[in-house]
Amino acid sequence: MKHIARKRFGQHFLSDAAVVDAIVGLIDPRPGQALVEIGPGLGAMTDPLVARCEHLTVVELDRDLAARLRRRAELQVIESDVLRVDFAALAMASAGRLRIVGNLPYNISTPILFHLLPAAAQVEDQHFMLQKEVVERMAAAPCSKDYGRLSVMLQWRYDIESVLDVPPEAFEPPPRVNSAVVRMLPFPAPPAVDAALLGELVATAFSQRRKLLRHTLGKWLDAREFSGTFDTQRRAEEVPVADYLALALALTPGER
Ligand SMILES: C[S@@+](CC[C@H](N)C(=O)[O-])C[C@H]1O[C@@H](n2cnc3c(N)ncnc32)[C@H](O)[C@@H]1O
Repeated sequence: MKHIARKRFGQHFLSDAAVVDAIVGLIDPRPGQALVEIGPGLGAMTDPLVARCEHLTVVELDRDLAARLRRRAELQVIESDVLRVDFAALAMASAGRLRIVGNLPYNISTPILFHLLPAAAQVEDQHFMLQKEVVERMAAAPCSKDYGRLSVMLQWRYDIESVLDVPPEAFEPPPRVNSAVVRMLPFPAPPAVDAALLGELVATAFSQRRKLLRHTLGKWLDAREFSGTFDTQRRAEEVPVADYLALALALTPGER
């Protein structure tokens, strides 16, 4: 039966075989690897992935699509909202670190990226199709207009690279935006920063990105009498990721 794309689930199905081939080539799945696909949909990527890696776990929220996928023995289907899936537990149950892939629903792509953050140590790599503008923000360097909270929080844990641009015509129905595939490689030993503290610091700093940090971050800097090497005469967008991490570490009890 023909499936009508559901807007509320961000359904844009890949319909360009050359793009699918290119993405699967970039992922380069191998037999025995613990591969997880988020949002397999009608299986555009699922089929070539499973042909190469023999077994695949898929996470799909749409009940009808999940039912179709369950007919296939090589797939372990988790019918769920991906934001409720415990990826650390999934990794524990798998042979090795997870390789996570997906043409993500764009309406919840940032929540998905943040949901995966705590499991980064159990992940080998992530390849996601996202709105191109989101990929640009993820990979942005300081002093650029795209540099912000998303850049800092993700560049803390991952090496991030945009690996393929994809036009709207590659999907059915076509999205209104350009897309890109991003590769995310978790760092083996990122600084052991308190994620909640870093998140709060960075969100506060960027809430008024043109203001000097001595104004926006005053609450922390005064309260902890912070007198380290952190230059507060800068704006949020001028501060490299490493400096935010050093500040968060300095403000973590027991780390000073
Ligand atoms: C952009 S489509 C991609 C479909 C397919 N992978 C493709 O490339 O043709 C996004 C997929 O994610 C599924 N999805 C949407 N929200 C989800 C959620 N919260 N958890 C899991 N899957 C979700 C949709 O039903 C859809 O199958």
